[in-house]
Amino acid sequence: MNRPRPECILTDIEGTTTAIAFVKDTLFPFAAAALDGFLDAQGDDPQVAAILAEVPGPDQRATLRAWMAADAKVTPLKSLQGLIWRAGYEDGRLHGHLWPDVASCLRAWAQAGVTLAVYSSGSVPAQKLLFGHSVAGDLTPVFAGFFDTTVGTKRDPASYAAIAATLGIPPADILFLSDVAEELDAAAAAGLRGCQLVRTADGTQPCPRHVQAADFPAVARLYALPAPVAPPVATR
Ligand SMILES: CSCCC(=O)C(=O)COP(=O)(O)O
Ligand SMILES: [Mg+2]
Repeated sequence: MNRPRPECILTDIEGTTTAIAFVKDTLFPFAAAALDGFLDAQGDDPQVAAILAEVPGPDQRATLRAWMAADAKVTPLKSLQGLIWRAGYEDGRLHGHLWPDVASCLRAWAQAGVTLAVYSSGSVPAQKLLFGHSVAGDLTPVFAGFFDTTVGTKRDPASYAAIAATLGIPPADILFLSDVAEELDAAAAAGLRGCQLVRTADGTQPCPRHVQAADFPAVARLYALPAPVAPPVATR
């Protein structure tokens, strides 16, 4: 079934554009290993000190480590991780993973005039680093907006209403892409359309409440979006 083309596509990162394994097995351990050295060197920097002021408890490093262990989607941790990853991206130790189908579709959709935006629990600077230093080059120019948990959590409908208002686009004209059913539920409650990315390599559990797509070309087929022409297959 071909659905109307959305005016805007709002995409999640982990599990949608990017392998969960890259976030959990590369990004998170990188930040955990660098935490003490980073805080020793930069704990007095005003930006870092402002983040630490939001970390509760007598032992802030222990709180940060507990949050890391629990994969807590809390703004101070996400802000700090973004600052720690910056050095890794800038010196070439990190390259933002994107599934092979993602970059060409994003470029084709932006070229066709679809407004693209990101909504992730990762901080906005971390989002820009991942897409700016991605395995497919710098993709930041295709995006008109980046949103993180400073607008609210991803399971709260109010977050999606706030994003739609900021973009100036009616919620019904925005298609939200995510692997997580609860995030799609929240987006739907705010009036957005939604599609679950069910990436087999990530072991995503399909949710019958939502439209599903295996990859971005499948999203394109479902929503009358352009898809890049497949590279020619060699024959002889
Ligand atoms: C922006 S890259 C790091 C991703 C991250 O820290 C994270 O928590 C992923 O959350 P998402 O909302 O993209 O599933
Ligand atoms: Mg996700």
